[in-house]
Amino acid sequence: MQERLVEKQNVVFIGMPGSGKSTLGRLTAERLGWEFYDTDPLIEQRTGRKVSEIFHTDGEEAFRCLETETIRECCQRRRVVIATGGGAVTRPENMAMLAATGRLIYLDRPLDVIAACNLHDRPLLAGDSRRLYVLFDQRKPLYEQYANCRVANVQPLDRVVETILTAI
Ligand SMILES: Nc1ncnc2c1ncn2[C@@H]1O[C@H](COP(=O)(O)OP(=O)(O)OP(=O)(O)O)[C@@H](O)[C@H]1O
Ligand SMILES: O=C(O)C1=C[C@@H](O)[C@@H](O)[C@H](O)C1
Ligand SMILES: [Mg+2]
Repeated sequence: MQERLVEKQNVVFIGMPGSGKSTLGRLTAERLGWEFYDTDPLIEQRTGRKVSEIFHTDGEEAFRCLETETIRECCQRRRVVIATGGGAVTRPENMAMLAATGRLIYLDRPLDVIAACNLHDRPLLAGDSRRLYVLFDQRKPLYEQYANCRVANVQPLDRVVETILTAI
């Protein structure tokens, strides 16, 4: 773990909405004693608006631009854990910045489990779990392409954190 983190410095979580990036990102940061940056809440703090409102009022492209700027700021840091939004992988420039300074962990959680959660505050899903499966088909190759390692989020959180700490 030490050698790989010395090379890359940050830990970055990618994965589908609801895959556990925020929850496991925070827990991993606590275990490492590092700061935690979560791009969706950071965008909300910066704009004073909800992500869903930005999508509905300004459109997805405007949100993606805010997301890229937020990722750029996070990537100025070192020895931090970063949770990205589920769609961050759709912009290659995001992934180039994150990969330059971070070890990328793809959190893979079964879609049926994610679909059983509340999806209403996720604008691209709009409460329709079928869209989750369509998005996953589009994004799975991207998550796999960019990840340094894949962690299956299929156990209790404390167990998954241990797996993550071993993987980094
Ligand atoms: N292994 C797990 N066991 C139990 N609950 C889990 C597990 N992983 C995630 N969860 C729960 O699933 C929900 C979604 O997780 P979380 O918000 O961390 O996902 P996310 O990837 O950050 O989603 P988004 O991309 O929408 O921000 C949370 O309520 C979280 O506590
Ligand atoms: O999957 C997506 O494209 C998104 C996921 C969320 O984390 C937010 O970043 C936003 O709702 C877009
Ligand atoms: Mg999150």
